Amino acid sequence: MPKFIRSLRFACSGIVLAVRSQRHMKIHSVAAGIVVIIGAMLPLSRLDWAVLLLAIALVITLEMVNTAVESTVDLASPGIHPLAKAAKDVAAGAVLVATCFAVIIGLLILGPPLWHFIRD
Ligand SMILES: Nc1ncnc2c1ncn2[C@@H]1O[C@H](COP(=O)(O)OP(=O)(O)OP(=O)(O)O)[C@@H](O)[C@H]1O
Repeated sequence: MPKFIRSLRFACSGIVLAVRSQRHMKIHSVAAGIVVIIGAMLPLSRLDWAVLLLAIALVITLEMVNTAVESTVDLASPGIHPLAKAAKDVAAGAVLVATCFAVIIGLLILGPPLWHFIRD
């Protein structure tokens, strides 16, 4: 099997593993699906879609990086250690920052057309 295809398979199994094992990944995926469905019902521009999809991608990729950090820390430091705590907390904080901004982006882009859609 070509090396590229092999790497692609490992990367895909990483995505499946993250979605299956992480509750937060499931929540982010469902939220992303809801945003896409609502967006499809509204007259959004290509730029709106690009920004929305970028925000979704940022949250999901950061959640996956957070999962990778957690696994690495658990492997390297099974016991309690302040550096292990710092690594996990900072990685989780990165997800939180991205999620907060994604919510703001979602409200800015979907809010006004959704309001018109509901009102009309
Ligand atoms: N080895 C450790 N040393 C010190 N503190 C730790 C350690 N492992 C975890 N913690 C603390 O416990 C918190 C929760 O860690 P845990 O590994 O349970 O992640 P989690 O909350 O289950 O994440 P997720 O829900 O995304 O899987 C961390 O954010 C960190 O503050």
